[in-house]
Amino acid sequence: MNALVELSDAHVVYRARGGGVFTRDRVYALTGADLAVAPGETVGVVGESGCGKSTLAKVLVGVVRPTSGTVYFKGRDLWSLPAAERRATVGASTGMVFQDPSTALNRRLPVRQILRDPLDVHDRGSRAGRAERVRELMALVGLPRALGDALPGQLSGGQRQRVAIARALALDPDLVIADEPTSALDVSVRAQILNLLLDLRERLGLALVFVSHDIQTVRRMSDRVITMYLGRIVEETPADRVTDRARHPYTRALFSATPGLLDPIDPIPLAGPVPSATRPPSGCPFRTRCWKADDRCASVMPDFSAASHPGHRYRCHHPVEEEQSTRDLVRQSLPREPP
Ligand SMILES: Nc1ncnc2c1ncn2[C@@H]1O[C@H](COP(=O)(O)OP(=O)(O)OP(=O)(O)O)[C@@H](O)[C@H]1O
Repeated sequence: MNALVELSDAHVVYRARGGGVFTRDRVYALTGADLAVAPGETVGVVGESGCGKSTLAKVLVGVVRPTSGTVYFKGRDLWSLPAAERRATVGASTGMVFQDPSTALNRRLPVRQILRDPLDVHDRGSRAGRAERVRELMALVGLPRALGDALPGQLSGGQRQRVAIARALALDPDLVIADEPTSALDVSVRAQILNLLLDLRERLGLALVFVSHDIQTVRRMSDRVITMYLGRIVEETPADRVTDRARHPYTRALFSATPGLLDPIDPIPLAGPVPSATRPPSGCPFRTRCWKADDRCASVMPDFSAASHPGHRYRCHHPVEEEQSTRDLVRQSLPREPP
């Protein structure tokens, strides 16, 4: 099936924040990303803070322009289109749901107007048609009609996120990016919002890119899981294999650290924090924290290797054996006592 959106060797380099206009420090937020998202599929993105998950998501929907590389949206080279055409193409086909609905929604507008806005901007339908679409959207996300006149500040966190989701769906997109959609919500409403997203995905046939720190949720929501480390996609795994069949040591370490495994274990220990994205390590960026790293890892970034299972690929010189248990890896990776 043709990809809805496809990145080819996409890089994003930002000027470091807080360094002033003359700073020469650069942040390597995304490096050499190749990724295709097919219609109707859910791609989960995991990785520690600052690994480039949001940047990847923003590049996919044309919010951030890659410093180099190509974004094909429905087969068209997005950044070679005239600006108005690019905005119309992406704007009408994608929606974004962010972490914090209280900052993502205009506090001065009633719900009805927030939902009408995208229809007005893209000149969709008649006046009556737009009013009808707003009613439809509210019903779709389970918001009572009476809340149409409410301001965001009068709603609960869960209701606000429902408004944000309805707004993302206003133009009937093919692709929705959900960037940490539940992390600002009370635990009690998280499951409701996740179930709503799953339900909408089924009913509307949406492709979903789901970014989250909560990697067990990513696993549950996704068809495929992308692991990012310091701006690189280091593994792509079918979601049902990610906990115990992932081949990249970093993916295994991430998933070992989450509660909810049937047979709880101590997590695989990683040495120190993620290095700065301003000066990523040479070779494989994960090598400074990896218990398997050797000289080759310090000099050569591994290419993608295909695992035996279709749809599974990883970048590692010393991949974990397919059958190796995470429990065994925990033992291997523990710091050794000095002799
Ligand atoms: N506009 C920007 N200007 C400069 N640096 C930026 C900008 N946006 C992001 N960065 C930096 O780029 C790197 C990747 O950021 P990004 O937000 O994509 O990571 P992330 O994995 O989504 O992190 P988090 O989980 O904390 O949201 C980080 O080092 C971040 O500080």
